[in-house]
Amino acid sequence: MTAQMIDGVKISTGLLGDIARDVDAFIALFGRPPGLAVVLVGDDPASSVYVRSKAQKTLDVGMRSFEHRLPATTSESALLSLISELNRMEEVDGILVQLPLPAQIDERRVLMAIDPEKDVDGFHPMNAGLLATGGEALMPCTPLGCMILARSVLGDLTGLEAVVVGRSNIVGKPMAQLLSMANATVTIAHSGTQNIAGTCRRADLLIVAVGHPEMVRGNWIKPGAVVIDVGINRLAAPELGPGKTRLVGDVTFQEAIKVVRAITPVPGGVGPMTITCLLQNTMLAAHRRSASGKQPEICFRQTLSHSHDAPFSLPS
Ligand SMILES: Nc1nc(=O)c2c([nH]1)NC[C@@H]1CN(c3ccc(C(=O)N[C@@H](CCC(=O)O)C(=O)O)cc3)C=[N+]21
Repeated sequence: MTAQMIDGVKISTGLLGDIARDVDAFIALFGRPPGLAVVLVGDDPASSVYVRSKAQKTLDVGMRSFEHRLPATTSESALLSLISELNRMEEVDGILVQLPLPAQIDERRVLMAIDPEKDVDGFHPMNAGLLATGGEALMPCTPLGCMILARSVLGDLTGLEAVVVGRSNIVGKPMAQLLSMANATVTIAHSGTQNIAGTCRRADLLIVAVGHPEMVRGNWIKPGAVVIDVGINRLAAPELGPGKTRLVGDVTFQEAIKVVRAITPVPGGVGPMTITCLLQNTMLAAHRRSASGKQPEICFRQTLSHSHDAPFSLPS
């Protein structure tokens, strides 16, 4: 069997085109573009790359980008002041505070300070609670992106055995919630799981978000399964030259590719979809804040829709 690569760059490019059209319509209606503020504390080079890439795509779809880079020594109260200023700004629809934050800053307190209506990461406990109880939440971007990728291959997920490896607040936990809303049968595996290989092998849909390079081996995967690899791990790659690095996922790709029906590559899988869903969330937040009533034809309905809804279709 030839395995299919799930092309996150291609799928997100299609969605970005849809978002750009929604942005034009929003500007025509409200006379201003949607705005996304990104706050980066400290100068971790990897974080800096993501922030730049987010800002570029924000501008590409025609939104306004507000970028705040603060020194690693920034106090919690200074960050909280910036957040309340962004909360008050009419032209800011979405606020993302890049995680992790330096040790002197209480992450939970910062996330709670973001206006839930502008919480485009979906990390505020209000949005987490709305998601858990079936309300109109802003939903975390990475799990949303994974849903779109999984459905691009599988369509309706009803009745499938889905295994999520990892139980973080930002990926594993909301991922399991989205999958169960889509009628999959969901297992969450984690560091306390007794037989993790055997648990993974039950999965028709395996989603791995643990942050351990190449942890999931080929023989952990049921033949014909669909695998979504959320991990982005940078490893030293002396074979490529001195000081060189390469990105690997949480799945041993070369082994998995021989077993799976389809798999996301790293890079070029989940990462680009995360940024696309962030912009989609910003679009959604902008419409809600403008109380336009008319929300854009959003991918989330396709992402979450149950079996009785229209089948999922991909952007061309
Ligand atoms: N509040 C918050 N929200 C986040 O969404 C958030 C965060 N903090 N902190 C850091 C992580 C990381 N993250 C990535 C998003 C896209 C790629 C991405 O597009 N990666 C490319 C490769 C990039 C490369 O080559 O290094 C890819 O996978 O193809 C990577 C990482 C969002 N994060």
